[in-house]
Amino acid sequence: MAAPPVIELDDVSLGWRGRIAVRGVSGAFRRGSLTAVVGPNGAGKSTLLKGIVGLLNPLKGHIRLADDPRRDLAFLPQANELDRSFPITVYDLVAMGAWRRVGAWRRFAGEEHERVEHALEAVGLSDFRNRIIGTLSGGQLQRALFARLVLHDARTLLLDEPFAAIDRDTTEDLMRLLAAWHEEGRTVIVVLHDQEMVRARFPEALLMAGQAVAWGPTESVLTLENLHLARHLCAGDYL
Ligand SMILES: Nc1ncnc2c1ncn2[C@@H]1O[C@H](COP(=O)(O)OP(=O)(O)OP(=O)(O)O)[C@@H](O)[C@H]1O
Repeated sequence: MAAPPVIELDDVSLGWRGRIAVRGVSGAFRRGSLTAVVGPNGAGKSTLLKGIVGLLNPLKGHIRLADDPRRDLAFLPQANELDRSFPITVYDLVAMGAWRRVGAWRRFAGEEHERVEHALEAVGLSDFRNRIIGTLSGGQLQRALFARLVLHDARTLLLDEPFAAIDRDTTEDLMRLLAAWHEEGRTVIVVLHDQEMVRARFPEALLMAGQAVAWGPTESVLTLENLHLARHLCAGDYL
């Protein structure tokens, strides 16, 4: 029997300043699924994720979430949307992932401290715990942000181009972490441009081009025909 839906989209349209960027998407992400969201530049992939996490209200249609979005949904936006000038340490950035459990002002228990140390170790940043985040390289910052996701411990994770402009080793390490979340039964949705990685590591895919072109098992989504259609619909560069 198919797993129950975690996120259901019913004829969802989303846009910016009255202009539609994503039109009429219907379908569901099922509990425990690992899905890559792919498509040309400007296809509406980021817009769709922002709609799901509640940063953008649908212009039309409904988005239904099975879980409490404040506790069970974690979102990692594109790196360029992050303010790195805030003077906090790697440790504090990672610890912030726990605030839904701990509360903003309550005491940070020893157990949470251990969780932070464990997460830093998992991403290879134990020696960087006291560094100010503005001094990190792109790959190190992405590792720290993944550690923060570990602390968040959400049932569903949405990540927008987490491997953009980072080196191969970091990508491989973080991909392993992502695969582990999937193995733990979490629902994972990732915007990606690397088609090879999608085919090799993601069982499901959603191909966007201002609308959902195809959604389902990756090999049935990333067909030449669908990819041509997506390119045609966006009339831009593909992947
Ligand atoms: N904050 C914004 N304000 C106005 N328009 C926006 C905003 N963000 C995105 N758009 C527009 O919405 C459309 C979809 O953009 P979106 O960023 O969702 O695409 P994408 O598939 O994630 O693209 P990319 O692969 O280039 O990151 C584009 O036409 C874009 O210009």
